[in-house]
Amino acid sequence: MAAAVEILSMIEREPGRSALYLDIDGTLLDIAPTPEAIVVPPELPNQLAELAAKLDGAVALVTGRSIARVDALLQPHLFPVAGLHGAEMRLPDGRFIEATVSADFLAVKEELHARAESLEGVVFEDKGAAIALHYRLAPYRKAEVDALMEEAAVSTGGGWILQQGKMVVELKPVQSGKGRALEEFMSIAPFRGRRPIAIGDDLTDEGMFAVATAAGGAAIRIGDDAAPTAASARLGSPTELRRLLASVACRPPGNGHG
Ligand SMILES: O=P(O)(O)OC[C@H]1O[C@H](O[C@H]2O[C@H](CO)[C@@H](O)[C@H](O)[C@H]2O)[C@H](O)[C@@H](O)[C@@H]1O
Repeated sequence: MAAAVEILSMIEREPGRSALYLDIDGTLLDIAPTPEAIVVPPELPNQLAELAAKLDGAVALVTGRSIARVDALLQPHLFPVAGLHGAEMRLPDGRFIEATVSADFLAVKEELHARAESLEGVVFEDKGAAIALHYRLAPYRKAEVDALMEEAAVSTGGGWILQQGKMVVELKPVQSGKGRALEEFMSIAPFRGRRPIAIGDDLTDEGMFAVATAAGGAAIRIGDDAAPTAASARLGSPTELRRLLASVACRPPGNGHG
């Protein structure tokens, strides 16, 4: 398995041949008790913008969050984003691929919200065309959350599917997928023809790891868990990743770490 530092130093050496696909929660940002409690280090948005400038714009966020939420977190910058696990996208030229919502899904959402309210400690997150039910504050609720979400997925009639994550179960549009989102970005400028490097921390990121490595790129899984992965390297924490990305952002091209 390659070292994450080696992979990131490839970007330093050849920024014009690299493209970077970054997950947010657990990757760029440390995990927090609830979705709203995350802390964005104040220097991070500008560092990402510097990195994007160095790669001629070939930096995308690929996340379970909505695009609107990503924009609020990384303001004032508007990066290319695949949101809701790839169900919605903002392409580099500003065009949107939107996720549609059916009346049936809205009814499922309303019922799920009401039922989740009776589960103390469970956090309901409404993301528009996707829903997350978090049990981080009440881990003993996992089985109840699983059962509720399985029932909700069936009620959508197949238009939405389950996504397991870190102390969370989500309902996401069936046509979503971070791997597909990567393929979409990789087909257009400035991402086209560049070596894809995908960085994430969770099950939902495995799809983009597989696509990036199959395309001759690399993938880094963040965190010290022992979960099987398609990533080519591991790195301990978001803090370590932010430090490495900051160093890539500020070094002139052609300089390695040595
Ligand atoms: O694809 P990502 O950018 O990693 O987003 C995945 C989900 O992340 C968020 O939930 C996770 O992070 C929360 C804040 O640290 C944490 O409280 C929760 O337990 C984690 O599951 C987010 O709330 C979801 O909408 C994203 O899909």
